Amino acid sequence: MKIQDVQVGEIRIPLKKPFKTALREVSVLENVVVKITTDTGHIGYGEAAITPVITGDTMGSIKWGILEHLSPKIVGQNLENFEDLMYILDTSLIKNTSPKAAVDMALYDLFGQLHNIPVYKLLGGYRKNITTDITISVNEPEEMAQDSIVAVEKGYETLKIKVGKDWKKDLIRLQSIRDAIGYSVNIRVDANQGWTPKEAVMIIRKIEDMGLDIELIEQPVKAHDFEGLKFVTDNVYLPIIADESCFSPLDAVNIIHNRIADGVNIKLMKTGGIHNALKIASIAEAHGIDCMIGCMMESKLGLTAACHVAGGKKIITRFDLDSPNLCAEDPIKGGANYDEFKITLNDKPGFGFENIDNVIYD
Ligand SMILES: C[C@H](N)C(=O)N[C@H](CCC(=O)O)C(=O)O
Ligand SMILES: [Mg+2]
Repeated sequence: MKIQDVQVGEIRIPLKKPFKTALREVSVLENVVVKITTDTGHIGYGEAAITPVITGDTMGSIKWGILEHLSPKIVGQNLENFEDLMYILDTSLIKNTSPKAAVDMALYDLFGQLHNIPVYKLLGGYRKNITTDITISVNEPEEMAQDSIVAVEKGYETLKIKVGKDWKKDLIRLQSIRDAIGYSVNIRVDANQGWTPKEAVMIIRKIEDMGLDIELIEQPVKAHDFEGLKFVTDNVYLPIIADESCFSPLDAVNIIHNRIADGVNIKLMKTGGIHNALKIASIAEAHGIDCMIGCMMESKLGLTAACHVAGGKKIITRFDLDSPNLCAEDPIKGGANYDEFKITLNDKPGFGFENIDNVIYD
């Protein structure tokens, strides 16, 4: 099975409501889709999310990276030499994790088809049912409390609450949500780099003292501030999870080994795809700590790949794989089945996509 052609296109999906974090606000998902065709007529699909405030990757840089730097190196290569392909991908372009992730996904999709096996089984086949949380955007406390009630009514057992805009209001936000939904639902908090290290320690200690029963705090401080992140981790009881601070397997070694955070959130858009995501899972496993897997604002295309990683690995125990549920439409036929918080992987070869509508290829 030889790679014959690499195409890129754009996917555009309106969101149910604007997605708001301490870093950005977006109301339409606009991402890049990659379609790789082989000489045997097989097709592999991947997606790159446009999240410049986190990855630095833009629509233009993603397309250029794929078409000008990755495609020329992989066209003509044989899927049988999968390990070689992964090395080519890793070494053809530094950084640019989103375009690499899209190509890596499409290659895994094809590798599964080559061996007639779903990708999650290739990766270990630990589970085919996954329960995701849902994200509550940062808004006024009353609106967040209302959004939380709606999510709980839909059956979500874990909410991921976005904060990091104004620390005094963040405490009111969390208290309002707890008052609205009670204590039977799990709450995790994501500050998306919104606090200084000292602020973070003060706020998290208040959260602890208020008895808000929070599971963990994701990325309290700036992505580059490893010392600040460690300061927070060392000075609070709640688990601190590195998200924007952890892109590569080497980041994971540094963060986990030096206890800069208590855990890491793996995202394919940060690792450059499945190949490096698996290394991070193994690093965590070697240190005896569980991992979280998350996503950017991706359609069900990219999320199917993340779900297969989640399905393959026992060490991944926390799932923030909710972006398809934040979209107003699902143009992806086949792939993982999303029924709100319940995600089920299908057992078709690769990722099991049938048809990707709404993509205009360049
Ligand atoms: C969508 C997911 N639940 C999420 O919250 N991801 C964010 C970043 C996504 C973005 O800005 O596109 C995160 O975990 O920080
Ligand atoms: Mg996060």
